[in-house]
Amino acid sequence: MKVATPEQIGRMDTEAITKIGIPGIVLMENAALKVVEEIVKSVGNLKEKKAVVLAGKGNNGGDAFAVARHLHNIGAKVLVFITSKKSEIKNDAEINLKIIERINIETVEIISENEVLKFKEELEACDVIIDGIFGTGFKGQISGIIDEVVEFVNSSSKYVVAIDIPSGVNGETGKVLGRCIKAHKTITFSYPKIGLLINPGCEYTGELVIADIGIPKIISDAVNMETTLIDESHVSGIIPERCRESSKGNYGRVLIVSGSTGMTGSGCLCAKAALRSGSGLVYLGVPSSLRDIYGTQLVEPIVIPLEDKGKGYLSKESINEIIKEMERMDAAAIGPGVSSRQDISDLMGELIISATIPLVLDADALNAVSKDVGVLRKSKVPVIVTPHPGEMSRLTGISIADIQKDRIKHARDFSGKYNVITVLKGAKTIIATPDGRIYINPTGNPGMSTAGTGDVLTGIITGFLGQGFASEDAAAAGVFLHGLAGDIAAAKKGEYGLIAGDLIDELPHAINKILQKKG
Ligand SMILES: NC(=O)C1=CN([C@@H]2O[C@H](COP(=O)(O)OP(=O)(O)OC[C@H]3O[C@@H](n4cnc5c(N)ncnc54)[C@H](O)[C@@H]3O)[C@@H](O)[C@H]2O)[C@H](O)CC1
Ligand SMILES: [K+]
Repeated sequence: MKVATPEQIGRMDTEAITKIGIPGIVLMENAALKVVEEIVKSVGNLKEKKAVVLAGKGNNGGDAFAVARHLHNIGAKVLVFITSKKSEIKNDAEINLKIIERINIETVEIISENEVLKFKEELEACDVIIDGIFGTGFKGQISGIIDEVVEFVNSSSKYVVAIDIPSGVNGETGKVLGRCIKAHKTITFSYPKIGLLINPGCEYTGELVIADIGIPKIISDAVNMETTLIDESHVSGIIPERCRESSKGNYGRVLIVSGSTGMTGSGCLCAKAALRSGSGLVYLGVPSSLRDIYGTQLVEPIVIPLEDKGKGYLSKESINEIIKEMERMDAAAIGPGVSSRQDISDLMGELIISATIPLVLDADALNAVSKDVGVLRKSKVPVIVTPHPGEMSRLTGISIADIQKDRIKHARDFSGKYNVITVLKGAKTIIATPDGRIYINPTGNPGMSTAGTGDVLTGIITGFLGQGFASEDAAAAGVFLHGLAGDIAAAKKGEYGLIAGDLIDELPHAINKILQKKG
């Protein structure tokens, strides 16, 4: 699903009105009708129920006036609180204000403490609160009397519905600089805004509904929306049905270069995940002196012993063996558990330069690369890097805190600078492509913050790469299904008990859920 910035939404709005001739008041009416439809779905029959509607001075407020009218028409008792002087309200919003005044819907301007107290009293007695204070026009932070109003809304136990954007969230960045409406449901128009899909903005939306309000396709198709929310239909377009006549060779051979003394589990998780993602053949290249350990833990993956001079970690001499193995592979993952010793770093650099098949670089391979990040630009093959914020910090020299403040920017900058696909892991994993496009992943849960889940993700992405998926498709499908498997596992076991192996066990069910969508 495409994701828009508030500026793009505003442009679509304006062009629908000026180029196509759809009056803004019609878009506003469509928006209001969709909001009322969603309120009824959540609150039930509104007859005799009390609705408190908050309206700002812009078109978000205009939507709110129209919502108030329709609630009134279906029998709700409606009271409208306006967070500005009526004289400041213009254009379509003013038209809708005048309409509700003519049909005797009570309106109160909240411009002093007296009205705030009245608002507080009315809150206590209402069944639902509708937030139409700010939408895509919001900047900065909420202050003054509106701040008090928002505090009362959030401390009430009432059901809160936000129109377009919870007031206080920056629709573009997702930043919440001050207080913000915490909604149970947000009905956003035309396209989700980036700020509703990433932290902290996504914490305030509650259930997010995307409502079509009639922007013509000819207008929205002309807008270059560079951000995609990965959803089931997106992934089902990536994962092909399997033809009946096939063999292991049809589904890719992948090599996973992994392991060092005491770090053999990550390679096992990675290899099993690659198999569960549908790989035909999975080869695990490991330090030769550790090969027996893997042999006891694995059945399906084929273990390839690599030169380690008996030391339990890959030696520089293993590079020729690895390059040779790559010749018969379709994709490779490098990194899980290889250790961050200096000679391993040198080895990683040489592998990246010499690789002849698409690569996934994870964990210690990333730590190795962070000593000379420029080596990424010397790769002759597509490279996907899968850093968590700590690894991203080491790769970029930017603090974790600053990375987390603008995940999309830092992922996009890194991809553009080093010509790689960046999978910046975390709540709402971000995927960036070298040409600046962004994918946001909505699946996953805090239960997945446990050892080995990163190795599982690397295996899934590598498995999809080996099956011939384009790099960004392998990353998008991999991240989505990894999180979906985690959600399925958490539903069964809870978030506390979830371990990395559960993701592997649930991955087939996640994939089946997607394939069922293909109908
Ligand atoms: N196609 C669509 O998406 C449609 C959207 N509609 C609705 O219109 C709003 C956007 O309306 P706009 O007037 O541009 O902005 P807002 O109503 O969000 O802003 C209100 C007003 O608030 C002022 N303001 C901004 N930041 C602050 C602040 N920190 N403190 C105080 N005041 C602030 C700003 O000056 C604005 O004037 C969209 O969200 C939809 O709800 C259309 O109705 C239908 C089509
Ligand atoms: K709002």
